[in-house]
Amino acid sequence: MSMKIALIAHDRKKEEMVNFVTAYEPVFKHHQLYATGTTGTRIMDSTNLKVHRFMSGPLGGDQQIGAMVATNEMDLIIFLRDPLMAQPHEPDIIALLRLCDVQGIPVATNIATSEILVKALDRGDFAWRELVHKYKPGETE
Ligand SMILES: O=C(CO)COP(=O)(O)O
Repeated sequence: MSMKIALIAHDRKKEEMVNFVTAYEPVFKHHQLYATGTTGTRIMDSTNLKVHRFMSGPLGGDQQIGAMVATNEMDLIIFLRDPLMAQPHEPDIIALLRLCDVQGIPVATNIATSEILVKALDRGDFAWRELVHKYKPGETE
């Protein structure tokens, strides 16, 4: 089953994100991809993947992705954060991560965890999310 995956990277992590998504393009191409604005553009410029782009992070993109997490629609979040740079929208970032914990959504905030989760995704370890979608009122997929 196709999963909904959010890809987000802070500026100094964008190259790492592009390299990561390029390396796992054969896995990602089976899923529905979402991203904050600039991250999504960078990924689409470098791969053949189609990415639904939300607003840029500082303009509310994290919150838009958070809204999908709140309704339990997002299956996996890969968020390469910059731990060494203050972000103007830090409250939005914290809110997104909090909602992942509220719903129990797998979320990676660094490349090592990202690798492990994408390998798990490829192996079929996300099958339990199908049950979430199946029994969620209003969900059509
Ligand atoms: O700031 C971000 C996430 O907090 C990322 O936003 P962009 O992908 O638009 O740069």
